[in-house]
Amino acid sequence: MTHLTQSNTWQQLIQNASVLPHMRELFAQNPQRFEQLSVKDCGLLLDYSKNRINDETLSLLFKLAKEANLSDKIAAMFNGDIINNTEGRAVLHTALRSKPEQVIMAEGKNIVPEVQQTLAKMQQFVESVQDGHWKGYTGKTITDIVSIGIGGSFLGPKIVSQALRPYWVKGLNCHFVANVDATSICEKLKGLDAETTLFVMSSKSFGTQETLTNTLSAKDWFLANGGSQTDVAKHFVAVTSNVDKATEFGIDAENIFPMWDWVGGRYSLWSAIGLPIALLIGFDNFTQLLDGAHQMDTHFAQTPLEQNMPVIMGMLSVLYGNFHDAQSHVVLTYDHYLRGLPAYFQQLDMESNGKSVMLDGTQVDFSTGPVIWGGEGTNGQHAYHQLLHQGTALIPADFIMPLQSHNPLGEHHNQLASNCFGQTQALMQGRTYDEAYAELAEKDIPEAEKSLISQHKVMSGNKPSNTLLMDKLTPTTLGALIALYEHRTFVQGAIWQINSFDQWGVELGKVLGNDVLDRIGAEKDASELDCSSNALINLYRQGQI
Ligand SMILES: O=P(O)(O)OC[C@H]1O[C@](O)(CO)[C@@H](O)[C@@H]1O
Repeated sequence: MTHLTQSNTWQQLIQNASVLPHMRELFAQNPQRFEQLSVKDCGLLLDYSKNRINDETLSLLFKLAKEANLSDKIAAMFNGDIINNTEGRAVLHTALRSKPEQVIMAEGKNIVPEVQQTLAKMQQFVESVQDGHWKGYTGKTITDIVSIGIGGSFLGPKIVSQALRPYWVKGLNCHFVANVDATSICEKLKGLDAETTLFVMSSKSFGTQETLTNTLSAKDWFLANGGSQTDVAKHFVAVTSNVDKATEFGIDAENIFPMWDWVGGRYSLWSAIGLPIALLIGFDNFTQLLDGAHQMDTHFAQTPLEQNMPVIMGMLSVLYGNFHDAQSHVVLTYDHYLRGLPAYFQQLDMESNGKSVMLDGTQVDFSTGPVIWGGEGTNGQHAYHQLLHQGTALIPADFIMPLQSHNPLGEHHNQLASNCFGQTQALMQGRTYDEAYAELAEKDIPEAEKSLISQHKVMSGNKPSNTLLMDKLTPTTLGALIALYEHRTFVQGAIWQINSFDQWGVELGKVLGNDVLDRIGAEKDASELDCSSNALINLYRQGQI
């Protein structure tokens, strides 16, 4: 057993989970539960009262956090300590949203000036594209951005741009290409005009197969549609920490926006990787996004653990994963603009905490990162919510909703909000057999049928959820919301003593994928592989089953 699962606190949490009353009862006992179990800061309100917790659970969870030295670990991240131990790197995405007067040291130097210089370069570029000073090769202004990247160099810019649609400047559109499937880029390029299209190639390493292949195809398309080699500089910019490789590839040195090793891919939307966002919403709004995240950083760094939103959410996730056997966590956004957020949080959390070895190399003997999934309300209510309510798996849920809509129209928002709150209520309270039976009491159906249907209508309830509210979806509240989930992810990793900032698990697939590519090209024989892989490669070569 690891020292974590052996600890008294861990054992007491197991005990507490087994004797805790149903949430219905906890609410009945304490009408102050909402006041006591909700917290408001950074433009967000977190209601965590609908969780399987009492005073004892909370004090044990915070004790566990203290025993894991959580506060010191938070400080170490903000200080630029090398907390990504397997790659020997600091983890300083928080520096990207710091204030110019701050001093943040990484690798022996203050990194804030280079962050500010890059922001200034972004601002100048964004404004020149938006005001029409930056022109395509025939003198026309840019109307379309094609952003090429994958993983962290794709999903953040895409989801944030989608979320901030009401803030888009007029006259610019953006298209995101990630998948190496040619269909993606071919479909996106259909209808675009090479004279007015700008490609933003985003790759921290400048070595990712999908992104390099898509960029080469984009360049071919540009050259085949009227552009010349010398015109490339007006239509291709890159964001990378590997400036040499980008220059070698043919990107004009002036058109390269730097990033750094101390920014993890899935934490990088705040860097120049966010360039497509800034182009779409304008630089001032991009600054507001950074500011919202900075507010959450300050909250995370300075608020006592007991009132600290990311700590509370992170510890609740630990509670369900380790003491209630929950294997997944659902994120439900009651806002159409936020429909992509579950996928973003999925990447953030699953690439960060999908680990089974502790920092010191010990194999874990407890569950780590859950499967994160979700979608937009109310759509999910007509699909997978059935399983949330009556399935056998316990799936804690986060409900996220702005109180004011960007599109106030008739009764829409009242209905949306009612559904959101109604779902959290139903999950919590459930429906007893007697309640179900009472609903059928007046019906003219045989007694046996009443009894059978009542059994099917029983909902155990006691299903946990958090509700996160904001006044309105703005760049600032979105920045705070995303930073909240980043830090929530950190908290879980800190308790489990895993490295949330490497991703060795994705490497082997890349290596073997390249090996298969050689074999498909027949440079290498495939017969020495396992019989399944060999057969699949041969079928692919034949082009028919
Ligand atoms: O920005 P890059 O270097 O192209 O990497 C893209 C993505 O690939 C990964 O390394 C995983 O394959 C992610 O962590 C990263 O965001």
